[in-house]
Amino acid sequence: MPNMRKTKILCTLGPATESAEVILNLMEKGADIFRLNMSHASHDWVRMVYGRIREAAAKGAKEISVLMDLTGPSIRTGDVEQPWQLQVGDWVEFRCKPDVAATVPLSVTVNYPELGKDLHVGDIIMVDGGMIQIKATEISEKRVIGTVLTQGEMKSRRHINLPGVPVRLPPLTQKDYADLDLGCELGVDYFALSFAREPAHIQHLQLLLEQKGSKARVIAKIENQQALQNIDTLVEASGGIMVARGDLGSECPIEDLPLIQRHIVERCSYHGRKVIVATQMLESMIENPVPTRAEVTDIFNAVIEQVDCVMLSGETSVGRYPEKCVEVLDTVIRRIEQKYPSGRFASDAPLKTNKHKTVKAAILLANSIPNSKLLVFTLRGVMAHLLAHQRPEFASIFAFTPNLHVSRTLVTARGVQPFVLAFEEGNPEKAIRDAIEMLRKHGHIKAGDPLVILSDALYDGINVDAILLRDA
Ligand SMILES: Nc1ncnc2c1ncn2[C@@H]1O[C@H](COP(=O)(O)OP(=O)(O)OP(=O)(O)O)[C@@H](O)[C@H]1O
Ligand SMILES: CC(=O)C(=O)O
Repeated sequence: MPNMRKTKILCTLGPATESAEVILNLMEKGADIFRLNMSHASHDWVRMVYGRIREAAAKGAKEISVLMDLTGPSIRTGDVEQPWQLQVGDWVEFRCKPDVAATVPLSVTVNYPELGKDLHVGDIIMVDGGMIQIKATEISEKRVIGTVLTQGEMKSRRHINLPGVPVRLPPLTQKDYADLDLGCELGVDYFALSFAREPAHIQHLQLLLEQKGSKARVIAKIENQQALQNIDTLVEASGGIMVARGDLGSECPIEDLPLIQRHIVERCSYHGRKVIVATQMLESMIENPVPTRAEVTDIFNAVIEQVDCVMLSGETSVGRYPEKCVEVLDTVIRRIEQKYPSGRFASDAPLKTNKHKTVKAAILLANSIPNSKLLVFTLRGVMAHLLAHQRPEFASIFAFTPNLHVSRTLVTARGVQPFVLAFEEGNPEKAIRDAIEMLRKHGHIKAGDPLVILSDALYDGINVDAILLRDA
């Protein structure tokens, strides 16, 4: 019987993994969700790769979810003619508008006109993920001049972080709106919003999606201190959270990063939202075929925290060993889950509604019956997501829905294996028999296995939440 992995694997696709063959291999080795990073992907590329993902999913008979990661309002430098070799003490000028004249030799534009208004003398400007640090020394509305604190090479269009500085950037840029239209047209399952800072940003995007007829949910990427200050409202407003450790590591003291990750995971557990841990999970494998000991231990930490998904970025988009990375993640996660199947992060979550309480009762039943499986019949996915959020101790969750989109969104939920199954309301016995048959066929259950069956969708005309206990 296949041993189900509960923690899902999210892979960023890129030049190293764009071929149909590699996409299929990644999927077969364990990728559950593919991420398309709009900071780098052209629309033609996205169309091509999206088609290949859906073909691979059909070929591999596996449900796959697709997440479009919107660039969001990041601050970047403009072009420099040649890369600068910055030395400690050098002066660098950032011009807030293209028509502002340069006043020092190392002068570059930025794409954020408000930079001079938001910064104060003494603030630190982090360039290129914090590789170069510059202290602001002279500020006007037109330009910011700073002194270099750490030497390094600065190329064109580098990313800028302003740790602890509240910025007045809009939630989405013109580019994001165009990317969003493409994602809606293709039918991606999730949109990730970079630099989400306020719940209103999420609500704005979710509303826009609804207006465009998309059912996709929004994942808020937590990347700076503003987002952390609003974490509870952001979690509540979104369909899930990504702990974007790349930018967070520049925007916050690095020693705080594990504490921030733990805090975000706990808030997601509390509010019953999905959580993805991203960035540098297997960074050394961009170049090497084996992970470092520290990377394996980082994966251990995320699995013990019972996150829904762990994410690979450069490891699979540009790395030399993308398939090996997925294999390593799959093996390490399975080993940890086998040894530590249960956790405690969801135990404090409030049971807000009767539905939450019914789900909890089903989980208590499953936890108390060795070798049991949880089956859920769900039209919109709500019951199945609630089951996943409450983190059953041992039982895998098999979710049955007639809706393909719902099935794809359930791929991201911890411990859930979704199936598309057309079931008639009002005929629960047939639906259950069909589901058991499907699970037998896939080798997930054998005759006599105890099944805890949960449903709010099977009883025609009457709104009943039901828990059934029976043997396969
Ligand atoms: N679709 C793509 N086409 C071309 N290059 C890509 C693509 N996706 C990623 N890359 C390359 O892979 C690198 C890693 O990108 P990835 O999305 O995996 O990580 P990231 O840390 O989220 O990226 P970034 O912070 O640069 O947005 C990028 O810097 C880019 O050079
Ligand atoms: C994933 C991402 O955007 C980050 O880690 O910053």
